[in-house]
Amino acid sequence: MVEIRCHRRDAVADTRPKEVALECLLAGIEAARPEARVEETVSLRDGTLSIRDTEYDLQSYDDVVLVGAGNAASQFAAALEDVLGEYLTDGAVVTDDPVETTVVDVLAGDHPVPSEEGVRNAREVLKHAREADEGDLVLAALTGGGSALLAAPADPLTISALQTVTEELLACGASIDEINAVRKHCSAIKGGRLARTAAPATVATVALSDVVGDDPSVIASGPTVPDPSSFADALEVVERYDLAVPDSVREFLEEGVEGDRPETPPADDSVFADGRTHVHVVGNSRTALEAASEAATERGYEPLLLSSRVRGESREAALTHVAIAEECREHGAPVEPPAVLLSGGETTVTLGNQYGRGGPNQEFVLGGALALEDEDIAVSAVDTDGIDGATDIAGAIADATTIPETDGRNALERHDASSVLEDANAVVRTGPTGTNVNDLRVIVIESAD
Ligand SMILES: O=C(O)[C@H](O)CO
Repeated sequence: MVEIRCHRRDAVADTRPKEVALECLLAGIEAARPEARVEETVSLRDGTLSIRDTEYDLQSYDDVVLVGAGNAASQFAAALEDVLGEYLTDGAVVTDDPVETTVVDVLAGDHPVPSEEGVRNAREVLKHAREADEGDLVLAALTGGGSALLAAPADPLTISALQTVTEELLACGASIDEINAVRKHCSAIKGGRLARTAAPATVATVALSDVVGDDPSVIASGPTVPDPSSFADALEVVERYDLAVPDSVREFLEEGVEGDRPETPPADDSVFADGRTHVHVVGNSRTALEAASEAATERGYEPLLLSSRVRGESREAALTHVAIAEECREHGAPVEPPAVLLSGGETTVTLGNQYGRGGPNQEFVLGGALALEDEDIAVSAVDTDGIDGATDIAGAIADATTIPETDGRNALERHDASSVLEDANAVVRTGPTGTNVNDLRVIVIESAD
């Protein structure tokens, strides 16, 4: 069993609250790894594959093919291979964190901005889907990051147009639902189109959710599930955030709104209407939160799981978390210290024209630490995939004394959290973790005595 480790752990966790925060973060990440989730939710007995409560008689299929994409897709594929054994015929997954597999091809791609390589990889995945026929079972292993990794621009869009759109979308502060409405409508594989390509094969999606609310049509832009969004929704996002997208993209979306481009398949499309597609979300934010809660309890802290759905601007979410922690210290409510507040979800950072190095979790910790006055509270947050924003940093842990006030305020202003956190030995570096269930925040509150 792999254990997630933090680089320079002793420097990062140099006080008891910071150490407890780190233990909770690592326990949360570990529990959300595909190996752990597959072990808990997928089994094979006498040729019958069970995914949660749904059974697939593998002896009744001609071929069993595994496709997929996402930051954790190869770990997912390796874990599923172990269960499926000789029943698995073939497959290909795209990821930016490759591990060894035996049957499934692991294709290395790029994230968060799609690349030429991603286009070749997406073609390979589409080829497997196209070759599947009525007697086959296609398993689709999807995790966060799948949208960027599965880069198949809809004809006649180019990869360079997709790259510009992605950069614009990631910097504008739009929610992941909004971002993916655009991505799905510029794609030949997302928004149910992979399932359409695989029809009439049976398609079973096994997903790890990194989106608030676990909507499968948003996870990795839902390549195998119905799409409730439309060209009109996608164009509305482009207009609302005033995105500088290439003319080709704007025209393409406008043509879609006019009905001149094929819409993504909705729930009543024949691909989904005949019961041949199933979705199983086998891990999500709560998986990590529950494991982190247990880690807190084991260390003598009372856990309070605030929400798995926190969203909004990172620095503002940080102020709310700090306010609740102060209430606990001052009045013993909503939970009596020693206590740990936990939350998941996905906060965002709205960038101006100029910005430095950082990410939503680093900005959360920086904003939170600067707001803290009480030295017995530690704030921490990580992106569970180990990559916060476009950095090689998972997140950070800090208390009221960690960050020099003036440098910290300047860094916050410039959206440049990484350097100031690095200088203060506050960054959590895990490397890619092999999972992705979005953000995990842990606030540790010591008791007054
Ligand atoms: O890839 C994506 O679209 C995001 O990570 C959400 O799943």
